[in-house]
Amino acid sequence: MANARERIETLIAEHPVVLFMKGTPQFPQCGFSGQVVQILDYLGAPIHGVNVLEDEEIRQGVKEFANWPTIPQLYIKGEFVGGADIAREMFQSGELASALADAGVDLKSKAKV
Ligand SMILES: N[C@@H](CCC(=O)N[C@@H](CS)C(=O)NCC(=O)O)C(=O)O
Ligand code: FES
Repeated sequence: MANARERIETLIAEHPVVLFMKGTPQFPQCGFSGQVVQILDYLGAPIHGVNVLEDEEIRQGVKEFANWPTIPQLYIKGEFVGGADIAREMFQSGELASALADAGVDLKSKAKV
């Protein structure tokens, strides 16, 4: 998994918000992935989606990398946040908005009104 690890490290270093997901932000192909996209869209966060359905090496690699068995997987500024349940809980408590703001993620004005 050395190659997968390097690719994952590069992705999470280069993009402030990375969502390893099934499908794309425009066309999620699983409800769990779709939920996280909806939350991030609502908050106005830019999403770099990585479609694991098109990349088996990444699909398995991210599970090993974060020691987390499922997709979706959300990273903010290179830090693993969690999957759909955690994203939803953090959204509801306001922690996700804070985490994005603290990380300096450029949120669209929609999220601030
Ligand atoms: N409770 C999980 C739901 C995600 C989940 O169960 N994902 C499954 C079905 S999409 C998964 O990734 N299975 C392994 C795989 O498809 O590689 C979360 O909070 O993210
Ligand atoms: S693809 Fe079936 S639950 Fe995600």
